[in-house]
Formats: sequence, structure tokens, C-alpha cells
Amino acid sequence: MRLKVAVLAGDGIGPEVTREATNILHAVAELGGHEFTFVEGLIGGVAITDSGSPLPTATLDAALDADAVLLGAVGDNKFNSLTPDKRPEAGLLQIRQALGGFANLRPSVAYTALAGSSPLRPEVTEGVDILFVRELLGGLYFGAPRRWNKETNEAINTMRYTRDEVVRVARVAFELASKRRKKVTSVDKANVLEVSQLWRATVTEIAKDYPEVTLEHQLVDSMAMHIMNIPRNFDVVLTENLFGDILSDEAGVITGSLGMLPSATIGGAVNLYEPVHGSAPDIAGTGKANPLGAILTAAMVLRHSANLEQDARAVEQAVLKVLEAGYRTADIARKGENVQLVNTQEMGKHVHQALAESIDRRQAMHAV
Ligand SMILES: NC(=O)C1=CN([C@@H]2O[C@H](COP(=O)(O)OP(=O)(O)OC[C@H]3O[C@@H](n4cnc5c(N)ncnc54)[C@H](O)[C@@H]3O)[C@@H](O)[C@H]2O)C=CC1
Ligand SMILES: CC(C)CC(=O)C(=O)O
Ligand SMILES: [Mg+2]
Repeated sequence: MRLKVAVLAGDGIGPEVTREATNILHAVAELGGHEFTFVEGLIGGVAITDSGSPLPTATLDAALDADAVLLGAVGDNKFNSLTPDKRPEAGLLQIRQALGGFANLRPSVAYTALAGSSPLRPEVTEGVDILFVRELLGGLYFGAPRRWNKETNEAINTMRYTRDEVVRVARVAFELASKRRKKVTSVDKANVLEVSQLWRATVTEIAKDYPEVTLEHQLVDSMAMHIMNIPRNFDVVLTENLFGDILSDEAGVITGSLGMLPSATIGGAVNLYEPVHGSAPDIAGTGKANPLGAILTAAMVLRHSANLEQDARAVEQAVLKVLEAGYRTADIARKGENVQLVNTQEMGKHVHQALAESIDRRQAMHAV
């Protein structure tokens, strides 16, 4: 299997967690006899510092030429005074648009070993396995007009969706739900927003093609509460760009940390893979960053871009094993628990070791 991965590590903890994720991909390639190649590119604050642009042409070309793009995170407080179109985050929005992936898959799984790491009671988080399908190319982040008029003290952003944009992401959600627990919860604000009424009507129409899947609608405000109270009720959660951004970070509480959450964006010319978290400037350079979200993102690369489902599962199992063995970065270590505190690199090494053992075992079984 050949795979060319563009690695855009970005800012803050981006390079720290991406290093561990690419190490895991290297290990899978070596252990499985695959040919993975890696091309690096600048994006975000580091790219602005280097060339003045948050998404240089060379980076975009490398991304478009790759089979998969693995991105760390962007964002640096030193650019906070810039307008949104010049900030590091603009580079991220631009690359998302250029790659064209519209369905951002964000799984949120409660690992038994981390039951003590969530502030939610174990009986609430037990068995939770939610897949957020977040629309990634529409809504407020991309709608025009957008501006801040400093003379009139008026600012505007536009939430806009077309029926076709809703249809294509809804289909992804229903297809995935039909292979899971057959339930889609569509989240909107249809009691207030016309855009949400279009969203709701369109999702209801698409649901007719999937009679085996149950569809329910929830308003985003009460959904924010339900996710904390009854997360087990949800299977696939389909929503628009901003609501999905917020709700999926909230779901980090279920797993114990935002640092545990991976994502994959599909549907475009090249799939884009990023952990859900940002550049975490508060812990950058301290070795405290949890690399497991990025490593689980690498598993999604194997699943969605390399068709290596068995290896994707092996990476996920290796993460589970390491958690069960009691290794914890600071964000998932709970006081009083008998666990071993490790830094970013050590966590990556433990996953690597667990992965090598399981792939060795698999190969030994095939050899018998
Ligand atoms: N995909 C991306 O590149 C994203 C970039 N950002 C950018 O990141 C910067 C910081 O934003 P915040 O709101 O602070 O969000 P953030 O996700 O960077 O951090 C939120 C909190 O979670 C913690 N955290 C995040 N990832 C962690 C990890 N892997 N291990 C341990 N703890 C972790 C941080 O230390 C912080 O306390 C901003 O510039 C923002 O625009 C934010 C979200 C996504
Ligand atoms: C930094 C933003 C552009 C987006 C964001 O927070 C996200 O996609 O999770
Ligand atoms: Mg976010």
C-alpha cells in the first residue's frame, strides 16, 4: 500500500502531537510493509511568520498533491490583533475550502479506562459512542457578507446554506448511521433561524431514503444540555458548521479531555485529518499535550485514506491498552487515581510499543 501524506503541523502543540501521530504512521508502514511518504508544509502562524501568508501556495500545492493531509493545529496569540482573514485560523479555513471535504467526522467515545477522568458520573458516560457529522464548508464561517465596519460600529457575519449543501452532508450522516446504531439526531435552531428551517426540511426529506434509520430533531441549546445528561441516547449527530464546532468540543468532557478527540473530513478532493483541539498556547512547549487525539486521527487516516481497517483498529486498540495500563498525560490524570503521569513523547512511545506488539502477534498468527 502506497500513501503520500502532507503533514501540516502548524502552531503551538500542533507540532508536538503531530510528531507522535506521524511516528505511529511510520510504524504501521514499517510493520506492515507499506510505503508511506511524508511531505511537510507550513500553515497558520508559522507560515505567516515565514512568508506573510497563513496558507502559502507551496503548502496548498503539497496538500492537493497528497493522498491525505494530516494537520496539527493553528493559532497563535501574537496574531490576535489581525482581522480574521489575516489570522492563522484563516489558513485553516482556506485549506478546508480548497480540499473540498464537507463532512467532518468527529467521534466521541467514552473509554472505560478513562471513566474517572470525566467530571460526568461513570453511569452517564458508560458505553457512549457518538459520531458527530459536522458540515464544514458552509454556515457562518464562510457566508458573505462578512465585515466589521469600525465607522458605524456594525459587524456582520452570514449564516447561509443551500439545499444541496445540506443534502450531501445529510447523506453521509445517514449512510454512516445505517452501519451503526441506526439513529440520526439532527441539530438546528429551527425555532428562530430560517437557515435551520431549510436544514430541518431537507434532512427530513433525505431521511425517507433511509427507512431503517430513525431521525430525531433537537434544538441546539437543549442539545448542549442533553449531551451532558444523556449522551448514551445519541448515535450520529448531524449538524451545521458552528453548532458542530461547539458541540463536539463539549463532547470532549465525555471522553475526559479535548485532547482525546480525532477527526476526519471526507467528501472532497483530498481527505483532511485533524485532532479536534486547537493549538493550546497555555501548554505549548511544556510536554503536557495529549497526543492521543492526534494518534486516533492517524487511525482515521488508515481507515479512510489507506483502506487499512485492520491497522486502524490496531492503533485504536493500542491506545486502549496504554490507557488500561494506567498511562496518563496531565489532562486525563485524575488526582487520587493510581496512574502513571507521562509527557507527550512518552505517551507516543507507549502507544508505539503496544502497536508493535499487536502487529507482531497478528503476523505470527498468519505465519502459523
Ligand atoms: N483546528 C485548529 O487548528 C483549531 C485552532 N484553534 C485555535 O487554537 C488557539 C487556542 O484556542 P483554545 O480556545 O484555547 O482551544 P484549544 O483547543 O487550543 O485549548 C482548549 C483547552 O484544552 C486544552 N487542550 C487542548 N488540546 C489539548 C491536548 N491535546 N492535550 C491537553 N490539553 C489540551 C488546552 O490546554 C486548553 O486549556 C486559538 O488560536 C484558536 O483559534 C482552536 C480550535 C481548533
Ligand atoms: C479554528 C477554527 C477555524 C475552527 C475550529 O475551532 C474547529 O474546526 O474546531
Ligand atoms: Mg473547534
